Amino acid sequence: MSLPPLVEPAAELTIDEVRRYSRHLIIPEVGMAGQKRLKNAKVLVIGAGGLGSPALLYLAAAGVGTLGIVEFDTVDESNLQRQIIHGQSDVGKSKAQSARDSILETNPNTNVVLHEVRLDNDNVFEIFEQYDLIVDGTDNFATRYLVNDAAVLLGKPYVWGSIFRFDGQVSVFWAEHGPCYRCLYPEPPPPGMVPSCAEGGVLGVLCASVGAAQVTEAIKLLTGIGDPSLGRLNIYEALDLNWRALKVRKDPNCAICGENPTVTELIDYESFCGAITEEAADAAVGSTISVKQLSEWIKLKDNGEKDFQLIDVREPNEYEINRIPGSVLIPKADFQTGVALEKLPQDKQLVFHCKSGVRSAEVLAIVKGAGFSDAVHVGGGVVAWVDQIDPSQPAY
Ligand SMILES: Nc1ncnc2c1ncn2[C@@H]1O[C@H](COP(=O)(O)OP(=O)(O)OP(=O)(O)O)[C@@H](O)[C@H]1O
Repeated sequence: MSLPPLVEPAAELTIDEVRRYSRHLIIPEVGMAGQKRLKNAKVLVIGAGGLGSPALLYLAAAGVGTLGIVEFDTVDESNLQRQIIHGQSDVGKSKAQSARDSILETNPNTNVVLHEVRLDNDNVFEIFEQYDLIVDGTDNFATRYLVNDAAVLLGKPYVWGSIFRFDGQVSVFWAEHGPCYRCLYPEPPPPGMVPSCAEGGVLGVLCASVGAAQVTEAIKLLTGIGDPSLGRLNIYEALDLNWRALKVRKDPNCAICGENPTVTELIDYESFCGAITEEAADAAVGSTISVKQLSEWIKLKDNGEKDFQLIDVREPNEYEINRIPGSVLIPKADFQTGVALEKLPQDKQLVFHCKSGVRSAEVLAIVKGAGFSDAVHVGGGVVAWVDQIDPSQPAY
């Protein structure tokens, strides 16, 4: 379904702009009118990370007049493998500011507006209202549902994208004309079921494919060219170099855009998406030690004054990157299938850890249920260990 352009054309292009955008201007479907619409457009990109990097650069290069960036984080060395808007000298700096510098280098005509905050219930409406279109480049379910609900409640369209390892997804959600994110995914996956890119990894270049597809959808919506991916979930598989599209229907029972909505205002997205399962949270109460305590325990063990078995429940490829001395690797899945339970020593206290403490809390719930009542897990996991105890090891 084609839709009218989202924005009216700007009054004129300068001579410099005509030169700069000449390869757009000679495409009949874009022409002067399309380029002037891009100049008049106000687009908000949420997150200057993997997807936000190519999205912001291409939106700026395409001549989108006003680009907003919502981002609260700073550039980490591990971002540089895919977040091409930032460079080595930006490590430690504000991602929003670093992104602005690259955008202005790409296209100094861009009016860049920084929102150096975490997008949340208190600021989302005020920020969204300033823009014609939103591009979601975030990496967590709580923000995705927040973006969707705020967009539905304000009647705004947005372009959504997601990436994991070798696969990506892109769609356009606009409840007035098609389904919303909740029609496709009514509920977030159970906590711990879908690993984040930080846990599962992502092929850096995948961000370019998916981020560029998001920009393509944005340009189509802004200028009215082509059919935007409303009601279409585009799935990209990098290993087959293949895009395929699935139809997404508007759900009449959708909680927010259905016939009888039950969600009529913003909700608590963190608890809706539950960072940790209830059982895991319960298991961790009174059974969590800090990395400092673990470090003391390891010294006592070395002196023969304490005995315990440290078990790393991450994946083998994570164990190759860094590890806590004395740990043995038994991935979480082996506890879920039950095969790990037979391997556990019965005569020692068990101490579990993972990357940040979520998976180990889930394992704790399983082993406590199996009778290992004095088992504990390490809060903050190997991330906290590298940060506080052994900075010589690489973080990831
Ligand atoms: N609610 C939010 N408000 C503003 N920015 C957000 C919000 N949620 C996520 N982001 C930003 O979106 C970006 C997502 O990028 P990406 O998926 O590459 O993850 P990352 O956090 O940079 O990397 P990693 O999780 O692998 O360490 C991040 O820069 C993150 O700070």
